Amino acid sequence: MRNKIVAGNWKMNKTLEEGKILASEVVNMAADEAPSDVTVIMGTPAIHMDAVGKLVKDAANVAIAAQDCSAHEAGAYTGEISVSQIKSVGAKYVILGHSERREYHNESNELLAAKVDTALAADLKPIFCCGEALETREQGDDVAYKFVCDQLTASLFHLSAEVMTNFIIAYEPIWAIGTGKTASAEQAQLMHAEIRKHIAAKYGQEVADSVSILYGGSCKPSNANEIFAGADVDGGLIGGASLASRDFIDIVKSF
Ligand SMILES: O=C[C@H](O)COP(=O)(O)O
Repeated sequence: MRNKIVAGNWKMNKTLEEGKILASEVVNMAADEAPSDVTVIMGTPAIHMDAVGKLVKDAANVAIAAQDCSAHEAGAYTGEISVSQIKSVGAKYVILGHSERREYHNESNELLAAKVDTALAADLKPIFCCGEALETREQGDDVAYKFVCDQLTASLFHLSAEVMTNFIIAYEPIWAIGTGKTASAEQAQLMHAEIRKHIAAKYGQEVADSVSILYGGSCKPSNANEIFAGADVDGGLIGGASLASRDFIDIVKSF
């Protein structure tokens, strides 16, 4: 059975003090309210990770993620953060390939393949994002499916079946991120099913069935339940609604 995951992506929000308050609230609420089979992850800004890492250290069901990592292991890369630095503050996950990194930092499928390899070599689990822009979706559903599957082929399909087992993918239609416009539950499920079919064609059904596919894009307490009901939807990658502990935990409870 694959893992259910709700991961918050705080993006570039919250001061350190605000972040510590939010993280404490999430840890406490998750202990009391989160279903035991759901992994809760907070993707914090890099400067929060040490403090938040300490707050989640003893939490059974909460972990932290970095929002990016360098493809290099160490060295003269000003402003970058390495996988060993991320590991050293207790993070287990790293979000890679977010559309904002692809768009504003020109991250290509090839660079992302290198980042995936660097993360995996350090035993850091990628949450690998994919998703199409509005103009792609408007060319038709099949065009969108192919675009997303091509992203996965280019950045992930060099991996072994063993590594792909239990992998985490986040489908985030760019047109639904921070816009208030959510993909319908049906649109999300159809894309997730295409992604799983694509993985099965390369790695076999057993591996495909082990991959957790999260939905991201204006997911909130009012729509999470319907979206998570999709047979191939295994949770969410949550932006705006992860900045309020009550909303975030209500999403965690939406399976
Ligand atoms: O990483 C999270 C996604 O970009 C979704 O963001 P959003 O929930 O604010 O639309």
